[in-house]
Amino acid sequence: MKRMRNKFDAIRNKLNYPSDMVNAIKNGLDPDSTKKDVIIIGAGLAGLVSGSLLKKAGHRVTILEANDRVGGRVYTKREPFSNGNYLDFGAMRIPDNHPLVFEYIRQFNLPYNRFLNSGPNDVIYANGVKTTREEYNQNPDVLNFPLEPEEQGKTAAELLINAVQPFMTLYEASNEEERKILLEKFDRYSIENYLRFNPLGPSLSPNAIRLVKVMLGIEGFAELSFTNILFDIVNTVFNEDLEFYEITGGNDQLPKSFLPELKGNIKFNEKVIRIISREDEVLVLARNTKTGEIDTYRGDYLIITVPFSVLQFIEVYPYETFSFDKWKAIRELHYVAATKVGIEFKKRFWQKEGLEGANLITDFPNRFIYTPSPASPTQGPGVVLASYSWGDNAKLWNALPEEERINQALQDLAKIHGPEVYSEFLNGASYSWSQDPYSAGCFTLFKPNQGATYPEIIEKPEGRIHFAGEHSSDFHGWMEGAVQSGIRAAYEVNNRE
Ligand SMILES: Cc1cc2nc3c(=O)[nH]c(=O)nc-3n(C[C@H](O)[C@H](O)[C@H](O)COP(=O)(O)OP(=O)(O)OC[C@H]3O[C@@H](n4cnc5c(N)ncnc54)[C@H](O)[C@@H]3O)c2cc1C
Ligand SMILES: O=C(O)C(=O)Cc1ccccc1
Repeated sequence: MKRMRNKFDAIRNKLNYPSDMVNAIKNGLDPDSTKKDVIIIGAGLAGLVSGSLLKKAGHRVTILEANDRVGGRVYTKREPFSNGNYLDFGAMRIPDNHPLVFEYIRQFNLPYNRFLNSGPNDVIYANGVKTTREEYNQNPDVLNFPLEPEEQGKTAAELLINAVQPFMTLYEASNEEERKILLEKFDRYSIENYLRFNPLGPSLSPNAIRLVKVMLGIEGFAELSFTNILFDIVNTVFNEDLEFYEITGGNDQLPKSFLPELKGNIKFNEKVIRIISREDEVLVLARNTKTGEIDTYRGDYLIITVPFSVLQFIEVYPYETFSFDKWKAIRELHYVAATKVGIEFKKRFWQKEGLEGANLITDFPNRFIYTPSPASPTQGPGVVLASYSWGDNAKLWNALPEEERINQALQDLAKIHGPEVYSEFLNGASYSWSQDPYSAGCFTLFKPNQGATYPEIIEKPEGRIHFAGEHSSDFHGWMEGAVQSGIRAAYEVNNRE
């Protein structure tokens, strides 16, 4: 949920988004504060950003990372692909309304190109019907969903916008206080229930809701928060007014760009297993995943950036270090599953179908398919995101071993492109984020009745311990959220006496 920060935040000892935070990236934090020993758990974007800002401000920073790489859920795989090909199995697109990520891209002088989210030739294959986005937009009934008369002739986007527009009109006309009340009032709704029993306007029939779920990919988590999904997916991923980009050569260049500054501060393969909070210090114990040895680190302050899902594996002494509400949030925060299957083909056969930079939508296990959006016209082998699924749709793939996942994804691609996918097949790889030991999921989305209270609870420091990570931000599931939270946590620690 986008918790609106008001203009007095900067006075109330917080940085407002985005201007103060872009300024912090450009000019750093106030270097005059007392120098502190700061431990940061996690070398994902949140940990790297907070570590970089605190080191620049003169603090002594130690970043403990369980994995052997930086980036966390920014994960570009180059193996087993050929010819310098790769696939972003984590973060893949950056909307042009995410100024913090772009400020770092500019600071590190990283190349970037358009990420084409959709095109007129996109194939839609749902309810046994194969059509194109252009044809579907002209005649939505082509998919044969059994809709009510008043719903016929409308696309999923039109049905959804009609249903959420009364809420958005109210929200946009409200001031800060009114928005808070509105978000509290609608916090009880899942997106499924809002659309089914819409208190503000036209409810949708169950079959129209199915159409919306299939076309927006939310079939796998429609039981989650209406407002969180509205702001984090509907108004972003499916916002046709936005343009999306990707870092040319792989998004992992963003976290890797912090290495020259921080490589001496990062301890890799150090999986934190225990936190001991004391009156004047914090002790952090980590098991080295290579040697099995337990290493102990001491700090004045600690920033935890790991997802609350896997934070449950870390012991905290004493238990009372965290408030009741913090423990409740750690235990109850939901992490959406996501699975990606990437397949490399000898030739870019999709080009002759006019499907370069295309998003294909299906209701079979592949769900969403994306062909590459190359920075420049490219021939030769290419990697297709053959399957990208969320929630229950993603967990389905956990039932298959790697080779069967690739075969299943290829079989579904053949339904669209024909049997040449088999002769053009070169190799493939998959990644299930719900099976990742260091995230146990893809990103946070609130359940109903969490959005109004959890943001403050998740973000709130506990004694000497601060919290960052996309789950503690206004942008769940986005790199922007990780960066925003990393800046906030660094600012909090820098300002402590
Ligand atoms: C499939 C997928 C698609 C996505 N698509 C997009 C997108 O298109 N655009 C976008 O902007 N964002 C996208 N995101 C979200 C984005 O990747 C995340 O919001 C962001 O990377 C989170 O950064 P973080 O620092 O909060 O957490 P993480 O990146 O998870 O970093 C946490 C770090 O902590 C480490 N860790 C965990 N447990 C321990 C432990 N016990 N001890 C030590 N270290 C530990 C982990 O290894 C990890 O490095 C996507 C994410 C996924 C998974
Ligand atoms: O763009 C994507 O693929 C993401 O994962 C971003 C996102 C964030 C929150 C909900 C769904 C998707």
